[in-house]
Amino acid sequence: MRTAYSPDQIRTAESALMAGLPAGTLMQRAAAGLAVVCARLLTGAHGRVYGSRVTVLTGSGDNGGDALYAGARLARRGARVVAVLAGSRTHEAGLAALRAAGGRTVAFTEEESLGLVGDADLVLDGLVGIGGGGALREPYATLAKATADTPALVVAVDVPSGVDSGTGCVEGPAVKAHVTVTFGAYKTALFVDPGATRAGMVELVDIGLRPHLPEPEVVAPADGDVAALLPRPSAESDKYRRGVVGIVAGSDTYTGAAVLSAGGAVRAGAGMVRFASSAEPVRLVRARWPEVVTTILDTTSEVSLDAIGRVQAWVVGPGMGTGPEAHALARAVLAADVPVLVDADGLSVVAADRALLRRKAPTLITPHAGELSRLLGVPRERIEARRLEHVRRAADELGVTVLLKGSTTLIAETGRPVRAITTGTPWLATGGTGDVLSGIAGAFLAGGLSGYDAASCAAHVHGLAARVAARGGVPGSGEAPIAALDVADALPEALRTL
Ligand SMILES: NC(=O)C1=CN([C@@H]2O[C@H](COP(=O)(O)OP(=O)(O)OC[C@H]3O[C@@H](n4cnc5c(N)ncnc54)[C@H](OP(=O)(O)O)[C@@H]3O)[C@@H](O)[C@H]2O)[C@@H](O)CC1
Ligand SMILES: Nc1ncnc2c1ncn2[C@@H]1O[C@H](COP(=O)(O)OP(=O)(O)O)[C@@H](O)[C@H]1O
Ligand SMILES: [K+]
Repeated sequence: MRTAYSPDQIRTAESALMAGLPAGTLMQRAAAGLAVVCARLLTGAHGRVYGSRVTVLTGSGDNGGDALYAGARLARRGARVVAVLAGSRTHEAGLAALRAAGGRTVAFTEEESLGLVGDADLVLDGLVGIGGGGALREPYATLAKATADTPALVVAVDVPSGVDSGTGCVEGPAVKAHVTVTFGAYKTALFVDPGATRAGMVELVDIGLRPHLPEPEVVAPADGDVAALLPRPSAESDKYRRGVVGIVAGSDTYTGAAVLSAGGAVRAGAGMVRFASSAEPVRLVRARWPEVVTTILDTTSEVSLDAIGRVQAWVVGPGMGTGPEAHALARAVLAADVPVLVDADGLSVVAADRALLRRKAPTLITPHAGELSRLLGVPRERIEARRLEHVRRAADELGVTVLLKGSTTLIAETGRPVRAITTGTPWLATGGTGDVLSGIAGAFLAGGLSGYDAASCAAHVHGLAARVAARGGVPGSGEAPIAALDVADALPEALRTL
């Protein structure tokens, strides 16, 4: 598991570590690691460090100090380094080191500074790190904006400036980095959007902080962590022991969601999938997934799930509509004493009647920001801007496990670190992929995983499958548009890689 920490946690760990070390040791470790990454990037892009043009954006704090020391190391290898001094003051020892190594410094003026950003081979963003707060002030904001337009490689020092390191929030202009070199431990923002997207690839430089770190705020499972959790069949398995998932989805208006959710469950390895809905979705599910056992529900009379047969977990919601019939169905499913996943229209139903979520067995909800907005009564834009805060709040307030979909997916459960899943691809942003996810997570719930683990594993393999599908199954190839059903069909290939 990669683990991430708040600025306060990092500072406490840093103090404990520094107590036993000569002053300046940590900054030297950080700068050395940063310079190694920059040298590697320059060599990769231009064949050498010597003669390359490096612009160091320097703020007033230690983040600027790291950048200046790294600039000095690159200057000693022959790079032409210019530091733009943007702060009210500058890290003095770092400045002296850069000058002694032959680097140049200029005070910020808009024309010259933007020219230096535009003409560089590599821009080093040392404006603010974990000491930053709120929207960037000028002239930092102007410099941060310029990083979006330069052809140079942009390397952020510790965190991209303009991104709140503790939350991932971005309140104004922020640096858009290709690579972020972070020190000692990952910062929360590096796993949580919109900040995570600003960071690009993240490289961690070990400065010895690990023994002093507390419980993390956010964790990002790696392939191995997910592989260790996934339910796998053994010689003793039969279809019932592997877990039967029941899906209540689709309606005569929305049939596709049913096929997609059932497909996610089938391909993710449910022992058996039972599906119940009105006649048309049942017909289509049977046509696409003949292995699914189906029941046509008569919603004109009292809803009973008894006819469907026993299941170890339910999925309810995709495409089911939001009228009185959907409400009755959701009520019946949520009355069951097995884990239930609520998605899509099911979330609209429970948003109108949150008491439905008060139950003994585990509940997992899988909203996107719009659906969570309805559940919490908070505007969608606010949820998108403050994803970590709201996924936690939803878990606490609703007493359920929450999977918040988006470019990075967050999973929250009260008392546990938030899990961040970053395996996806922007090609996943297409209609119906969320329905596939509900089926995958339902299969894992039925396979015996907790809501927290089922959600994490499902989002992780969903992202991997999307990548497999986008590459047409050819490792290393470029990515192309995908349809939701492609994601379901790519699940076995994705699972084979774990
Ligand atoms: N912890 C560790 O283990 C290690 C930490 N290390 C490094 O130290 C970094 C933290 O350094 P730090 O504490 O000096 O703060 P930092 O991020 O440079 O920024 C502070 C200054 O920024 C400014 N500022 C703030 N907000 C602003 C805004 N919105 N808009 C504009 N300006 C704003 C504000 O300046 P002022 O307003 O005072 O002019 C403030 O003084 C850390 O990220 C890492 O790189 C490594 O060397 C090794 C080990
Ligand atoms: N930009 C993105 N990058 C990666 N994954 C994304 C992005 N946008 C959306 N996704 C993922 O795509 C899926 C979309 O789900 P959802 O919004 O429920 O769609 P639908 O309701 O059409 O099925 C989610 O798993 C979400 O995390
Ligand atoms: K920075």
